[in-house]
Amino acid sequence: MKQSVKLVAGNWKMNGLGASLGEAEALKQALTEQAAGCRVALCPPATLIERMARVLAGGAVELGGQDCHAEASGAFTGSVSAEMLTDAGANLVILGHSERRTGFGETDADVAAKTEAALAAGLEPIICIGETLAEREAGQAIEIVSHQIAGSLPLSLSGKAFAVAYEPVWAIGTGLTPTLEQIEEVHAAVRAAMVARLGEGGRTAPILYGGSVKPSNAAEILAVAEVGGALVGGASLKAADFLGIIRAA
Ligand SMILES: O=C(COP(=O)(O)O)[C@@H](O)CO
Repeated sequence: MKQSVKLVAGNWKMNGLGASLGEAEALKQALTEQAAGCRVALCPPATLIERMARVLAGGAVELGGQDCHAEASGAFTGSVSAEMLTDAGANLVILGHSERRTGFGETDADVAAKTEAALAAGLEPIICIGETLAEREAGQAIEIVSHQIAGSLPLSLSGKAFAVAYEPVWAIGTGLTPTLEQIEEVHAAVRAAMVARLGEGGRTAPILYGGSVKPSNAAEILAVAEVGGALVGGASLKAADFLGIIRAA
């Protein structure tokens, strides 16, 4: 199966004040001295995107948002539109992260609508899916992620640049990871669901793995069939740790 170049994206979540720009600068410098061999992106809080774009200008590190509103503008206090992310300097956006699905009640339909908005603004969406521990223990992991793919991926994604991130909710920030066999099984099912949903358009977009990825486990995870990159949380906050994962890719 044709695979696109791997994408390693760091999700800073609600971490990283201005002082963290130094980490972005260190990452840019390291990837200037030695090319990554994969795509590398940082997704800081929205308030940092514009400043980080200045720091990263001319380098290989791409920039993403962590969410966007489905509407282009309007009375949506506290929200940021996809076009605002583009305007600030982002070319990617994470959508449907489990912390937004559980913490903000986002549904698959919401994620699909946000994806449409992201595409309209010229952003490359990274659409997150993943089962809870209870769902895995009930033997429902494949069913859950397949259902999330069917509901969260609008048909307009076909032919567009995008990625899916499989992030088991129970592996996020816990230090726990699925076995390599479990990752392979779910990624194969996610690919099948993407093709069922988008036809040929679902065949080549990378499927990232996310959840407790660190330098010590990145190489084996990234070598699993159909793992097209990684979405990294805690280990992306320090350039040295993130570089360890990038080198594994
Ligand atoms: O949530 C994620 C994983 O976080 P970790 O701290 O790497 O477990 C993923 O979205 C990257 O933020």
